[in-house]
Amino acid sequence: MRAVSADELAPSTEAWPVQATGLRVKAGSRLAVDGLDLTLGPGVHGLLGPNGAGKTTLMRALATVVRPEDGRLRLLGRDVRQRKTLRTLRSRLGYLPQQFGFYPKFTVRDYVEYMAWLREVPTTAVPAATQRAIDRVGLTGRADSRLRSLSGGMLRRAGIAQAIVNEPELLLLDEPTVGLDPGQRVEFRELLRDLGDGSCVLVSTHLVEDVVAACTNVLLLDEGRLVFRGLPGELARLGASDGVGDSAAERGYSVLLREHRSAA
Ligand SMILES: Nc1ncnc2c1ncn2[C@@H]1O[C@H](COP(=O)(O)OP(=O)(O)OP(=O)(O)O)[C@@H](O)[C@H]1O
Repeated sequence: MRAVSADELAPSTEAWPVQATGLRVKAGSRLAVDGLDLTLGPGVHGLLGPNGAGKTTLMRALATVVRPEDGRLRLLGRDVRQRKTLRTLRSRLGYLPQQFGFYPKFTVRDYVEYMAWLREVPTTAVPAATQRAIDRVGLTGRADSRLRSLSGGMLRRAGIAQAIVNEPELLLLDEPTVGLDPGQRVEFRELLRDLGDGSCVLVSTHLVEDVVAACTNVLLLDEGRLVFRGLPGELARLGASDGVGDSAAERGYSVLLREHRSAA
């Protein structure tokens, strides 16, 4: 029996959460995303790629933080170039940047509430939404601690909480597992699976095991281009007897990169 990916199961009558055609995005003066065609439906999509592949730049474009240089980008059915609908669109997105700024004197609760307010969560719903997001990332006991007093992993969990506080339809997480301890990483994978049930989640990571454990799809980016998309199990199959790495999936990742680079 053939495994069916989340994309194939997506409803065909509704707008895709992400639809990019010939997308080009600059990082500084460099064209870091270079002609990307990508359609994403509901599910958890793992974004892999070596350093400098363009993952963060792609995430920033999908979060509407940078405007594309060229090509077409529709998010949740809206063209990102339409300024009039950008504000509504942003209220339906969640974004954890790779490096995120915060006021160190804010408590976790202040921070998550503030982000809920920025994303236009109705005022009366903010306290409950904030508490739920904090609980979901396992920071209940630290909700009233100041951000400056948290460890790196806890801070990242606070970052994840702000990203999910508005229950976004499109959630973008740039390296969310950096700094998480092994126990937290396992819990986070569970949260990811839960979040991907109904919404579209794009997670960039260098940890191939995270993708295998928690993602419905794998995307591999290299030099600003999509060089592979498939099911996580395909990575392990490709790496069964070839490639470099400690696990079959890691070896599969190295095989894909090698093949792409030797064909270029
Ligand atoms: N502000 C900038 N000015 C110039 N070039 C930049 C800038 N930011 C990123 N780049 C370049 O754009 C390319 C893509 O960078 P990006 O950060 O998107 O990659 P990445 O896949 O997220 O990398 P990593 O895995 O290291 O986080 C790289 O070649 C990088 O050097």
